[in-house]
Amino acid sequence: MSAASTPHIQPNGAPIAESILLPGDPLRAKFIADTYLDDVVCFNEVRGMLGFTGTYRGEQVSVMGTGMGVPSISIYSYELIHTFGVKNLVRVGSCGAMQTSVDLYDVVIAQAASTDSNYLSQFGCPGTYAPIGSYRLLERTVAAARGADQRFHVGNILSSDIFYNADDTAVDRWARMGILAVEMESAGLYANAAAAGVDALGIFTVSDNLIEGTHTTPEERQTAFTAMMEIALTAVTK
Ligand SMILES: O=P(O)(O)O[C@H]1O[C@H](CO)[C@@H](O)[C@H]1O
Ligand SMILES: O=c1cc[nH]c(=O)[nH]1
Repeated sequence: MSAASTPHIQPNGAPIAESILLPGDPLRAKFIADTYLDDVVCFNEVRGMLGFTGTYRGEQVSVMGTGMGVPSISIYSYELIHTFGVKNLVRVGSCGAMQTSVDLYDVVIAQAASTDSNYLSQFGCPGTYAPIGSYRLLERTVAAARGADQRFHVGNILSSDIFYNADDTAVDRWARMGILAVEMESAGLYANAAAAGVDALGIFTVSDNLIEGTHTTPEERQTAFTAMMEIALTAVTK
């Protein structure tokens, strides 16, 4: 039990586990807690960014929304790591596929996260830093996906600051480099984790295919991505 708090996370003594799942949508965090965790306590309501701690198969796990975009997840992940001692951060999000071989509802595991965000410039590397996921979490996640018989892809994704892009050639140019899918947060999460020496990974369910113009509904985005959630929970527990 910790008395710690930050401007954006005020647990009032409720615990936060060393392993946390991070969906963008706080209602998806509530869904995960309600569906999968036992003995749940809510540890954050600031700005409606709900966070919960409970147990999964007897092990303590937390889940919290991050909001959308690199700036938002970067605030929450920084505070979780530096104030609350979180060590394993697994983003569970939706993504837009950029390859025809990546179907709706497939799982994408982000080995790396290319980005058009300027967030990484603060770290001052004299070149282009490549944000990568934790290999330990990647191995565990691949094993969990195989165990669940889930169709999945592992590779480079794009964390973009731009949902509605004025440049209609951007998708094709990233796709030509083999980018599997686009989302909006993982590069910031990976950079924060690397700078702090902790483990992070992004796991996604495909909600749209940007090449084929197909998509799922908002209701499905909130609740129907259960395979990804179960894979992530398996990966962060024994
Ligand atoms: O479903 P979430 O986790 O929010 O992730 C994706 O969905 C949002 C855009 O609709 C962005 O946050 C993007 O990364
Ligand atoms: O960031 C995202 C997430 C899902 N689909 C997209 O096109 N972009």
